[in-house]
Amino acid sequence: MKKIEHLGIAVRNLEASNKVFEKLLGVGPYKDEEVASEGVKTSFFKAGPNKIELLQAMDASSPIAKFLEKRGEGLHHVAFAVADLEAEIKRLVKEGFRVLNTTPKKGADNKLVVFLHPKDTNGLLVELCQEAP
Ligand SMILES: CC[C@H](C(=O)O)C(=O)SCCNC(=O)CCNC(=O)[C@H](O)C(C)(C)COP(=O)(O)OP(=O)(O)OC[C@H]1O[C@@H](n2cnc3c(N)ncnc32)[C@H](O)[C@@H]1OP(=O)(O)O
Ligand SMILES: [Co+2]
Repeated sequence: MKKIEHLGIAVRNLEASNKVFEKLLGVGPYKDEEVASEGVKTSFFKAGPNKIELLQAMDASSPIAKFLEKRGEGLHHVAFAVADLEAEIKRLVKEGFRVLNTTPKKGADNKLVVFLHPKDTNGLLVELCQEAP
């Protein structure tokens, strides 16, 4: 793992939360992006060298919708940057982690991503990201 790539926060209303985080961080989002395959609308903020990703559900089938229904707004996942996603998948499967999608999928902010089951990481949903070619 190279570093924490971003913190993902589930929000009900992206527009309203963009305003909250702009006030908090003193800077607006550098990117707004829909990832239809994940059923999410996202916005990204820079906080120094770190990133915050706000996520709103696009529809009721979105994982964010299910999360909000069950847990309300809040920290949804922590994403780590990796140099070689395929190698990390192999390594983590060997270590006994459930990789939810063993084929990397398109993420936001020009990344390929996989997720681990939160039950294998003490209740934290972990996302692994590699810069997309
Ligand atoms: C890709 C675009 C963007 C990016 O950065 O590039 C994103 O980050 S997209 C983020 C949205 N996409 C995902 O989250 C994909 C991975 N998530 C999943 O596959 C599911 O959400 C999963 C498997 C984590 C949970 O789905 P499930 O249908 O099993 O929902 P349940 O409510 O039944 O959950 C089962 C169990 O897990 C607990 N849970 C669910 N979500 C989380 C979470 N975010 N953090 C921690 N724990 C979570 C849930 O509470 C259930 O546990 P229980 O003890 O039974 O309550
Ligand atoms: Co993310």
